[in-house]
Amino acid sequence: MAEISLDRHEAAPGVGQLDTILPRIAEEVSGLTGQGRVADYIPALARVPAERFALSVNPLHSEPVHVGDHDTTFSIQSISKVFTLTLALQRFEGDLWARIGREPSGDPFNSLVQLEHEEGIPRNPFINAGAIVVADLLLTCLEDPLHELVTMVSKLAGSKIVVDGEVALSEAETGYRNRSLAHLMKGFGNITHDPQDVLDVYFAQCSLAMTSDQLARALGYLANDGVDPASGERVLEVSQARRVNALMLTCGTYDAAGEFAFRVGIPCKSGVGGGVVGIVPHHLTACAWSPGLDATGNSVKGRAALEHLVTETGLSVF
Ligand SMILES: NC(=O)CC[C@H](N)C(=O)O
Repeated sequence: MAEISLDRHEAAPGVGQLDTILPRIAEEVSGLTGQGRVADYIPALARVPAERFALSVNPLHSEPVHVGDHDTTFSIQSISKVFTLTLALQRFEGDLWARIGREPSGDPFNSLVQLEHEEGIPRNPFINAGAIVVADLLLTCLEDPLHELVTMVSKLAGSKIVVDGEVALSEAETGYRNRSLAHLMKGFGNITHDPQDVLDVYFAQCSLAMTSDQLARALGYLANDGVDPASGERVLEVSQARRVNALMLTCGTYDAAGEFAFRVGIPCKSGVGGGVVGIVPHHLTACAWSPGLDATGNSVKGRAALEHLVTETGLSVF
């Protein structure tokens, strides 16, 4: 295994107590059952029991720790936007940032309003419009983006990851707003392929099924200056990893990004399947999952769990 650049930071004191901290967090968030609403725009998401909860933590200096339903797969949904952005940063040779902004939107993840005023340039890669442009870029630089994505994510997760076919079909059947976004951007010239081909990639990426353990492990490179801690292989350049983290902090949880930064204070990315990943650079990655969502589409228990985690371990980027 290649050397990992950890020498700048010692393990934080709280990390040694994760075995006792995680069950305590599970107990604390259990009081929030019933507060969120499970996404119901497709049947496969609607039928997931609201009380499910998992928290997986992958410290860079010690063994992974988890609590709850850590080996249950769930739909990663918008968390996939981190992986497709990573793939585009690796493989797209043009100027990605000429086509996608880097500012928080302050609007819901599937909003169309800013696009009309801003000439089809999405605010950032973590709202739907931005991820749809990323999918378009991937079609430009890769023969089979979905295959490359699944291969990359499986390697990072350390096990075979698959697209949930039922979810992908339902995403396509119900994705009217996403189709509107793609066609509006096509009208502005910011989608270069057939919108249907672009949406096929987008709907499939949203439908990847993963466990919290797999997600926490797969995102280790973002805590480790771009190097996958498990394989020692470089996934992103140091500066690219830093930028993905910056975008997660400012844009990863849509119009709740300010509230997340205020309460949790680490780069996070959420999805409407109820997953939330968090990165503490040079220390750990975490993935919380619980399907009950707040009005902004973020997991209620997921946010609370990450808030407890940073409070109890004393880890933060601030
Ligand atoms: N926030 C999300 O997870 C959004 C993903 C969802 N499939 C959509 O496109 O609307």
